[in-house]
Amino acid sequence: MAAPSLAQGRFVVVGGGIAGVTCAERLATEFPSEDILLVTASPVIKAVTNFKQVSKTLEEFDVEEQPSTMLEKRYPNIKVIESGVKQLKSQEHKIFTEDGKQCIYEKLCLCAGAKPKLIFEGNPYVLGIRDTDSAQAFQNHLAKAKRIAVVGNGGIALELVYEIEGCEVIWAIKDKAIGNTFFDAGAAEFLIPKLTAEKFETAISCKRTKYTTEGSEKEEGSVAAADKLGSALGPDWHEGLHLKGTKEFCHKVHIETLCEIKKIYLQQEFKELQKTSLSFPKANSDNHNAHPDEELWPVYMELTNGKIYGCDFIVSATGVVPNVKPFLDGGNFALGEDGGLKVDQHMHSSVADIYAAGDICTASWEPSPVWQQMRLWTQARQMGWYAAQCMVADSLGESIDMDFSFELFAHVTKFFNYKVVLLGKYNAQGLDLDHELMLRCTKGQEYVKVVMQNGRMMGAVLIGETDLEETFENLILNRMDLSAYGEDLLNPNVDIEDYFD
Ligand SMILES: Cc1cc2nc3c(=O)[nH]c(=O)nc-3n(C[C@H](O)[C@H](O)[C@H](O)COP(=O)(O)OP(=O)(O)OC[C@H]3O[C@@H](n4cnc5c(N)ncnc54)[C@H](O)[C@@H]3O)c2cc1C
Ligand SMILES: NC(=O)C1=CN([C@@H]2O[C@H](COP(=O)(O)OP(=O)(O)OC[C@H]3O[C@@H](n4cnc5c(N)ncnc54)[C@H](O)[C@@H]3O)[C@@H](O)[C@H]2O)C=CC1
Repeated sequence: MAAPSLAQGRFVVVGGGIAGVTCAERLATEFPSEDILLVTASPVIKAVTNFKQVSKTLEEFDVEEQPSTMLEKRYPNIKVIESGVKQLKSQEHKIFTEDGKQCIYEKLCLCAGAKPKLIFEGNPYVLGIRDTDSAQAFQNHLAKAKRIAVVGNGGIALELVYEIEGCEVIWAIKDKAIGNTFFDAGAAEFLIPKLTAEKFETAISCKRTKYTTEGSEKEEGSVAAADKLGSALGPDWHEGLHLKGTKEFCHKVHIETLCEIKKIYLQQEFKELQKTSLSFPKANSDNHNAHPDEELWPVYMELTNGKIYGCDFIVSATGVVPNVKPFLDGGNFALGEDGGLKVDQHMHSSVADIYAAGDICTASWEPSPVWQQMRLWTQARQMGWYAAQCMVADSLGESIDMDFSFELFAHVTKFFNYKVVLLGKYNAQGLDLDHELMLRCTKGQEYVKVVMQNGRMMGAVLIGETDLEETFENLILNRMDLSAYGEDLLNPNVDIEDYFD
């Protein structure tokens, strides 16, 4: 048998997603005469392009999927090894890849991301969305579907229920209101009209989806995609997809609140058990008029509220679990409650010379009072960048301060076609009960909420074109006592920027 090939690098990075690529690029710039090894399981890498610092902490950028050769061309000292890591032996400072290679490192940064945390994992009718392949598989199955179920109440579920057309969607959420990872009930109330039947006619004219070439289907009958290790999708991932079912309507979403899936039945089992499922409830119905469903479906979900619905397949949009498995054996890592590799304020894990960044890690430093970790691409980029800076500083024996981006949580995104900006403790997460909320809302136009504590602004949710993000960012960062301004802070007739000039 041929001896496994051996590679060696002062710096080795694992993962070709935003965190890993940003980290490798930064290292390559800092040490132009060193070879930086990037080991990744996916054949393509994710590159950040058109980066724009919108304000002190808010940033916007595009994410491009590129062949790894493009990265090597841009940075001639980056060498990409295209293979998954299957084992780490930290004592020997070595990683082992699926295709039999070994890499020796001086300093290693693990950026292997996360994968969907699926409910009923292994059920062929339960599907997750993470990377290009799983999104393509979803599109293909949706094209043949009349009704699907979406479970979960975070980012993916919010985007899907708004984008899907021509298919009934039963949306099952554990909470009272939609979008609980991003909003409170007030904001949910503001957004809900976008999903109602009345929106139907106008919604058709503002379609945002584009057509892409069809991918090949891997399995007939069942829908679950293979357990691959691609990188997470980039901004506007759904715009390249054709998210349309078999019918000719726009939105048809029924929301079941305060429930989870108790059991899933395949068609045969459902028939044998002689269970009854419900038809799709009519818009604005109070659910009491839901009728038994005459139609046979490939799969049925029984909810904890006792209702059973049939559908073509179920999307589990129920969060992620960090991809730590291949690294644990020889690693002895301290793990966070969410299963990520714990990292300190220098992105260093609990194992010597190993750093971690992005979705794989759990931030375990004492955070600024207005920052929290969320598994987002902005944080993946910031962590990848800062981890590289820390690796450089450590190897030169220098000290380094925490990057400014961790001073304030700042996220800009789009839900239901509204611009959404989240700042600081936007949902009062972790704050004592002495906090107060101030609201301003114009139906269909904007929703502004600020979280105040002891006269200081701790967080904000800005939906719509409010133009308030920079001012509020400054107010939160300055920790200024704003008690004297009272409700003027949100008074649309007061130009609050002038106040603080
Ligand atoms: C559908 C969807 C929509 C999203 N929308 C948004 C959004 O609107 N805004 C936002 O901020 N965030 C969004 N996110 C989250 C964001 O995409 C992620 O937080 C971010 O991309 C994580 O980057 P990462 O580099 O840490 O991990 P990943 O992108 O998951 O990259 C991990 C890399 O590691 C590789 N890898 C995995 N295991 C191994 C191994 N054993 N050996 C070698 N390589 C390995 C993979 O191939 C991949 O290249 C979304 C995520 C999804 C799934
Ligand atoms: N625009 C944005 O910023 C977007 C961000 N993302 C990010 O991508 C990642 C993956 O997205 P999501 O899967 O939506 O994760 P998420 O973490 O945003 O939301 C997970 C949701 O699933 C629910 N849940 C968990 N277990 C459940 C169970 N057993 N039954 C029912 N519900 C359950 C949670 O209550 C939560 O509502 C996240 O890190 C998310 O932040 C995704 C899409 C858009």
